[in-house]
Amino acid sequence: MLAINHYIKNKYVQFFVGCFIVIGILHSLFNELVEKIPSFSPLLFPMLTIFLLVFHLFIASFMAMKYWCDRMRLYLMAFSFAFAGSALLMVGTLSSYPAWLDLYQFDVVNYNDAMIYFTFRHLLMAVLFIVSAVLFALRNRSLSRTFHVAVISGMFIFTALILILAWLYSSNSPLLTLDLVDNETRQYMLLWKKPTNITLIALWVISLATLMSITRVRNLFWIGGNFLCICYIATLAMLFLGGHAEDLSWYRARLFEAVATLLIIFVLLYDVFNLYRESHLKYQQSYQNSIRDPLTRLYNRSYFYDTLNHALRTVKPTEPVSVIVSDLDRFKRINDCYGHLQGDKVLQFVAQLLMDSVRPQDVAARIGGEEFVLLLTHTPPEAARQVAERIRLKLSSFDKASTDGQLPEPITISMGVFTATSKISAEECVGCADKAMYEAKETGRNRVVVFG
Ligand SMILES: Nc1nc2c(ncn2[C@@H]2O[C@H](COP(=O)(O)OP(=O)(O)OP(=O)(O)O)[C@@H](O)[C@H]2O)c(=O)[nH]1
Repeated sequence: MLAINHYIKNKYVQFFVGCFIVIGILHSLFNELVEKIPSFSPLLFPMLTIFLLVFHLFIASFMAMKYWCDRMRLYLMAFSFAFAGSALLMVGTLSSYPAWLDLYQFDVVNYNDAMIYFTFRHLLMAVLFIVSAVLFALRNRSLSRTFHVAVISGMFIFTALILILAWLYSSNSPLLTLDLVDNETRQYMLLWKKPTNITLIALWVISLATLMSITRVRNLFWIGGNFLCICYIATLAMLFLGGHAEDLSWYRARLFEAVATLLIIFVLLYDVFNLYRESHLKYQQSYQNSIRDPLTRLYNRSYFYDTLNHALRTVKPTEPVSVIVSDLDRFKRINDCYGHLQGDKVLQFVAQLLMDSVRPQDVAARIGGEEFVLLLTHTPPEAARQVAERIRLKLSSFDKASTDGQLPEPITISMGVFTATSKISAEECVGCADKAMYEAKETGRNRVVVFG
C-alpha cells in the first residue's frame, strides 16, 4: 500500500514538473516570437480559433465514436460534449471578430461578446471534465442502458443550456446582458476581473483535482486531459494579471490551448495506431490458426491443397513441382507403448525437422494423423529425392538421449516422391506420391521411393 502511494506521489510530481517545463518552454518561445514580431496580424487570433474549433470538433467526434464502439465508457461522452460545446461556442467567438471575414472592418471586434463566449466555454468544459472524472470512477460498475441514456441526455441538456445562455447574453439577443469588457476602452470590467475569472480558475482547479485523484494520471490519455486543465488555469491566471482585452496574453492563451489540444489529438491518434496494430495482430493470429495444424504448427490440409493447386497452374517441364508424402513407421506402437502424449511429442519433433529441412518458399504440412507432406516448387525428381533422403537419414540418426526424451526411441519414416512436370490435379499428384510412399512401406519401411 505504502509502495503504491509512493508510486502515485512520484507520478504526480513527475507530471507537475513536466507541465512546468512544457509551459515554461512555450512561454519563452512565445516571448521570443513577440520580440521578433512586435504586433500580430488581426487575422491571427481568429485563425487560431478556427484551428482550435476544428481540433475540438475532431476530438468530440472521435470520443463519441469511441464510446459508440462498445457503449461502455460513458466518460468519453462527457469529453465529447465538452469539446463539441467548446467548438460551437468558438463559432460565437468567431462572430465577434468579423475582421477575418470582412476585408474593410479590421478594427471591428466585439470584445465583450468574445469574452462571454470564452467564459461560457470554460464553464461548460470545466464542469463536463469533472463529470467525466466521476463517470470514469464508475466505469467498472454495470450501468443500465437507462442510466446511460439519462446521463447522455443530462449532458446534452446542460450543453444546450450553456450555448443558449451564451447566445442570449451576447449582443445577438437583447434579452440578457453581461458586461465583462468595455468595448470602448478595451478594459476588463470588474465582473470579469474578480468574480468570473476567479470562479473559472477555481472550477478548473476542482476539475484538475478531481481528474488527478480519480484517474491518477494513469496513461497518456489522462495526462493529456490533466495537462489541458493546467493550461487553462495558466491561461486564466495570465488573463487575470493582464489588462487589455486585446492583450498579448490572449495569443499566449491560444498557444497553450492549441498545444494541449494537439497533445490530446496525438493521444487519440496513438490510440488508433494501437487499435490498428492489435487488430492486425489478432487477424494475423487467427489467419495463422486457420491455415495451421494446432498440434505441430505445420500447414494444414486445406492450405496445402490450395497452395498445390496454385503451384500446379504454372507447372511445366522447366518448372517442375515435387510432392513428398511421408508416414512414420509403426507409429501406433509408440502410442501404445508410451501413451498418446508422448506420441504427440514425436509428431511435433518430426514436424520441426521437416520445417527446418525445406526452403522458406516450400510448404510443409500435416495432412493426416502421422502423415506429412512437403511441397517443393521448381524442384526436379532427383533434387526432391535428395531432400527426402536427407530428412529420412537425419530422423533415423536421433534417439532418446539426443532429443532430450522427445523421441522415446529411434524412429523411422517412409517417403514417396512424385514430381509433376505437366498439368495434373492436386489430388492425382498427392495420390502418386502416396503410392510411392506405400511402396516404401511394403518394401521394408525407412526408405524413399520415387514414383514411376
Ligand atoms: N499421438 C497421436 N497419435 C495419432 C495422432 N493422429 C493419429 N495418431 C495415431 O497414429 C497411428 C497410425 O497408425 P497406423 O496408421 O496403423 O500405422 P503405423 O502404426 O504408423 O504403421 P505403419 O504406418 O504401417 O508403419 C494410430 O495409432 C493413430 O491413433 C495424433 O494426433 N497424436
